[in-house]
Amino acid sequence: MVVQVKPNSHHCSKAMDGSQHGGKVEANILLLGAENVGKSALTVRFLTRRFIGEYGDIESIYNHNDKIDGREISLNIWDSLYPQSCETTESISDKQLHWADGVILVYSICDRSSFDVVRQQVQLIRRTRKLSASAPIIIVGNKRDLQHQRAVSSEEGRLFALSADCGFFEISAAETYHGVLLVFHEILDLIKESRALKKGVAGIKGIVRSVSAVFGKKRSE
Ligand SMILES: Nc1nc2c(ncn2[C@@H]2O[C@H](COP(=O)(O)OP(=O)(O)OP(=O)(O)O)[C@@H](O)[C@H]2O)c(=O)[nH]1
Repeated sequence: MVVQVKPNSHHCSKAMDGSQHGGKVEANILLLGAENVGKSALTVRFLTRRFIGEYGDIESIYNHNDKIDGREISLNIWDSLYPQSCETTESISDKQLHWADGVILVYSICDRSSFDVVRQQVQLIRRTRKLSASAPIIIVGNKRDLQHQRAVSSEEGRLFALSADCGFFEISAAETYHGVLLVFHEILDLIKESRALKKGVAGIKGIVRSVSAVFGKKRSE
């Protein structure tokens, strides 16, 4: 089931707190990138398996419920609009970054300036630290079907992603559903991993606290 919600509604807050309730995995995923790179195409492909060609300039948060590997998932996907009048340094709001459990940054392999936008957006995210440090970022080079117009090599995309500690995929939302599915499954897996890690760290911290409480007491007795 897919539900479309306007970004200003209550879904915009971290109502679902990105956690896991009764085995159900819930996560907020933010799609960023320059205009015309295929953010809506990726979102619609994932939600409906279809490529419809034209998407219009709509900014929306979609809620998608599904089952992956026998486990229920509930994803909120924020398909953002790149603000035309803004400087790139203001292209992501704090609200979006606080909301997100993971970010997918999209560029078009035929548009070098869209790759530059992704590079600037990664730097902005890292610098402002509004996104949780453990939240995964995946960089996606879209429009792989347009090889004859390629302006960014796969290697350049991959190397940048590696240097920025981000995941990387090259796909064609127009040609196949499979690549798009891989991107969303990967980000979900990374979100689950980072939560498990956080829980582990919290557990260890708890043990350290208990141990030091016991030894602290003994020392003062
Ligand atoms: N050839 C090709 N065209 C694509 C692909 N993905 C999207 N497009 C086309 O690129 C154009 C822009 O796609 P959108 O999904 O609207 O891009 P967007 O990033 O959401 O654009 P904004 O709404 O302006 O932010 C549309 O004409 C799509 O049909 C792709 O993989 N291959």
